[in-house]
Amino acid sequence: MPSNEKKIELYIDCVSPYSFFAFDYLQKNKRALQDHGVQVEYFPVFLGGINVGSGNKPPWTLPAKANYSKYDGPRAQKYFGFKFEIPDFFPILSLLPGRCLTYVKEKRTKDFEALFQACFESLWLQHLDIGKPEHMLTALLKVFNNEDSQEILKAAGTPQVKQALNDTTKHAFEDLGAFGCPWFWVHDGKGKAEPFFGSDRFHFMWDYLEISYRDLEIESKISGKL
Ligand SMILES: N[C@@H](CCC(=O)N[C@@H](CS)C(=O)NCC(=O)O)C(=O)O
Repeated sequence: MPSNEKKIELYIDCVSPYSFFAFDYLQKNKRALQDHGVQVEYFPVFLGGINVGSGNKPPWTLPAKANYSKYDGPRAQKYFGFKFEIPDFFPILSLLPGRCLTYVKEKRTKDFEALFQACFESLWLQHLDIGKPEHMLTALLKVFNNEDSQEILKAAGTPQVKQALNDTTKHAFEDLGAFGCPWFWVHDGKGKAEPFFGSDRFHFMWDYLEISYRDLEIESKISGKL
């Protein structure tokens, strides 16, 4: 929907390490973006559904892309200030975390971003397969007490929550042109919006939003990430 406010919508799935980088980068720049009048909203999507819906394939299934990612992955990690290995069990089926996040965004909004962070960290830094309920519970317990965590796991299995994740995923590829993650839909504040793909496109985004990207890079350095 057109917006007269500058806004970044970010469509991400925890199974995507580049989604983790994009999320982390925007979290680190929260204050700077607020100062520039830019709102940020995160949307959990199912990347597997985006691949099928857009006719794309996961990059690791194409040998040339899988080979390239051996170089690009570590470079991206270094740039964003991370150092982790790809878990042996990768890729995971990310429906369960996507559904828990969908429910939490709707019903426990204030803890939504903390749960996204916990999901990314549990999968990529602690190598927990959060597609499995016992490991998703570990991620939930970083943010919620046991009773609430159990309630969220249960809610994730309901038809309404499953449908809500499907709907957001479908919206991403049908309406916003998504073929991968991280997918951005950026409102320029003048009634127009454009898509951006990748955690390596922030400089284009700042240009589109008429923000000096140096402000953002400096902010990230201050918070110790770049
Ligand atoms: N150059 C992008 C790469 C992002 C990327 O490879 N995303 C994967 C998921 S982790 C994807 O959906 N790729 C689809 C494609 O490359 O067609 C970045 O730096 O963020």
